[in-house]
Amino acid sequence: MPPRVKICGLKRPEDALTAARAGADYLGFVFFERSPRHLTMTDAVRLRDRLPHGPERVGVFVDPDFALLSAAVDALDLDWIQLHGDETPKFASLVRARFGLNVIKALPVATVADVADARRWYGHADALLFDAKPPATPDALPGGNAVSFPWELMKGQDIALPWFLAGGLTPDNVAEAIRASNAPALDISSGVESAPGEKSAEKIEAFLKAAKSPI
Ligand SMILES: O=C(O)c1ccccc1NCC(=O)[C@H](O)[C@H](O)COP(=O)(O)O
Repeated sequence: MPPRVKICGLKRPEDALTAARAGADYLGFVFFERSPRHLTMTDAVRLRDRLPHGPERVGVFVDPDFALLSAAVDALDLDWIQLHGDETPKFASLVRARFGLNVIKALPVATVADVADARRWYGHADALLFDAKPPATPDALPGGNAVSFPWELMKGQDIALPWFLAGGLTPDNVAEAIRASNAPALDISSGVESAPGEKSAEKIEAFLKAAKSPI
């Protein structure tokens, strides 16, 4: 079965449509002011009725409060909440209970010990997203940095939740990433952009083609 694919950091309806037509399973929307992919609530409300039906909608947040989550859930009719900060398992459980939505917890990975951290989230999250640790620079974002971790760290891991491989994926390296990691799902943002925050239709199509039919 081909991996499921999340195209993250969408801001324009035409990019969401391209992703859906090309076979994306999830569309990701970032609510983090410092990101070039940040969606204001006004833009989110405008986007809602212009989004394709089919792919599930994921809101991406960094240590959010419930007011932000509530506004974004309503604005985009979200299916999933992705927690991409320093949230605790208890907070993830509270989010699930409050909104009745699925939660993806992003985990920063550099070593195999970071992958083992997955266990802490069993019973609290519905899926995990293994992403590279952000670079140690003041302007680095918690995600969306176009940085990979060694994909082989995931091979043979017994992860008891659905999981995404993320970080530095591109149309050119995704076939190798799937081979090396056996990932059941993939997440990409920078690798389908022409500039930070600007999605490229050609790259979205190329990524989905390569991800859904690796050689
Ligand atoms: O993409 C962002 O700008 C972002 C900002 C703050 C927190 C999370 C963010 N992205 C989350 C994602 O799921 C990205 O798709 C993931 O980190 C992979 O990004 P990339 O390496 O650019 O493909």
